[in-house]
Amino acid sequence: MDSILVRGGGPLNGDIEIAGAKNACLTLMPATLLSEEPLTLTNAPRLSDIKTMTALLTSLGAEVSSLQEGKVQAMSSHGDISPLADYEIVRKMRASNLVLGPLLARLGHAVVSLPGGCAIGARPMDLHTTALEALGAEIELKDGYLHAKVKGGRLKGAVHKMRFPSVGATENFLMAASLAKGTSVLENAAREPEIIDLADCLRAMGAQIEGDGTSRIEIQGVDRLHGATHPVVTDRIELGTFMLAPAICGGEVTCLGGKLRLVESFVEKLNLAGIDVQENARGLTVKRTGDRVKAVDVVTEPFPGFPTDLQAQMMALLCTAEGTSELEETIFENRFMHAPELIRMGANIEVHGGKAIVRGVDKLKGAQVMATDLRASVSMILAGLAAEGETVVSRIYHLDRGYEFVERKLSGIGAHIERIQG
Ligand SMILES: CC(=O)N[C@H]1[C@@H](OP(=O)(O)OP(=O)(O)OC[C@H]2O[C@@H](n3ccc(=O)[nH]c3=O)[C@H](O)[C@@H]2O)O[C@H](CO)[C@@H](O)[C@@H]1O
Ligand SMILES: C=C(OP(=O)(O)O)C(=O)O
Repeated sequence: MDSILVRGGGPLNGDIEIAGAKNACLTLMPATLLSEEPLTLTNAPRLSDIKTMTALLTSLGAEVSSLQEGKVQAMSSHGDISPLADYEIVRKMRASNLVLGPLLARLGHAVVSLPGGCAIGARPMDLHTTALEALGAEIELKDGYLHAKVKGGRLKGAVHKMRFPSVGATENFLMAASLAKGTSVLENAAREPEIIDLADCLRAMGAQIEGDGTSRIEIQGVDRLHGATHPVVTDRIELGTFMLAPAICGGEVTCLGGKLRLVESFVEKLNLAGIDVQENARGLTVKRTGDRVKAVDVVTEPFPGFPTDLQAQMMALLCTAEGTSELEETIFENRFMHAPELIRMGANIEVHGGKAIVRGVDKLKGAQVMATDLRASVSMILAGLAAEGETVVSRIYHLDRGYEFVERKLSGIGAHIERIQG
């Protein structure tokens, strides 16, 4: 298995290109099942998760081709579509559950394997199933699969309020309701930029959606959707991750294509830590103002709050801050798996349930560490960039799910990082 070797060193300077969002692309791709006409996504990220979604859609009967070295995903679901999303593919990636809504809308029935738990928490499917049941689906769990069917074959518009603004359940509801009969309203909907991106794409396909980006989304169902070409929104998590590189190591880096509106609550915390962020025509330019960052407290929340997907990377920054920081994780019940690995590197962290106390140390030291999930793995790379000596991060297949060419991108701003084939 490959690993990543990082040599800690001086400041980082230059430009780094930010890719299209994994989490947007993973919901935009299943939207192809809603139409018989082609859907083309530009600015797609080159990631293993996109290959997994390609395999899943292909297994369902869609045609998917990657053009321009994977930056464009061209898809067509004009032929027969199968209702069965098999365990062997679905188990690899939580986001596979995003075919459930489109399959129900297209075929009136679907059999989708439960994605299963993963390192960061249990991640049940109840918010997805109750949202789709509100639209008239009947769903039962048999042999590890969700068996869903729609009485009469077509979903019916309904008003539904979620007990929590789940990103995935909002996306499944949006896609399903776009082809339902009548008007649907989703209350307490998720407000993430990836939801707006999905709504933009569905509108380009002919859907009638209003209110995306707020907690009340209204969808007027249409009889059919047509083809479209849609650019995938910038990846705010990759953006935030690379903004932390000069914050941790010093220097000045411009994250090309970065937009403040995607990372406002994160930037608020960076500013408090002593990091300067300026928006300009090329993107976001990030610079550390002092020798050492200052401690800050962080609580993860649904958008527009501080994103859980940047918590591990923020922890890496705070390990060498002046003072004590408290990080509270409210979205996932088990998302501090990076803490013991950062402790191997000399960090002073105590975890008490959903809270982590980070007492800043002067320096981290390179060590052998293991990636436990996607954002944990990149947090160790960031920590390694600032540490004395060498850090080797193993189990990096997690990293390849969410970061394209990470070694190439970080080397481009002066980092000493290489992949060791293993
Ligand atoms: C592909 C994708 O877009 N992934 C993102 C998406 O995941 P995902 O869509 O899976 O995250 P959700 O917003 O659904 O999950 C948030 C919380 O709700 C709980 N929950 C969720 C669904 C459900 O049916 N029942 C339930 O209890 C989860 O266990 C979790 O505690 O949003 C998360 C929260 O911002 C991000 O960390 C993920 O990177
Ligand atoms: C948790 C993440 O992704 P997923 O929902 O695909 O597991 C993530 O991107 O950090």
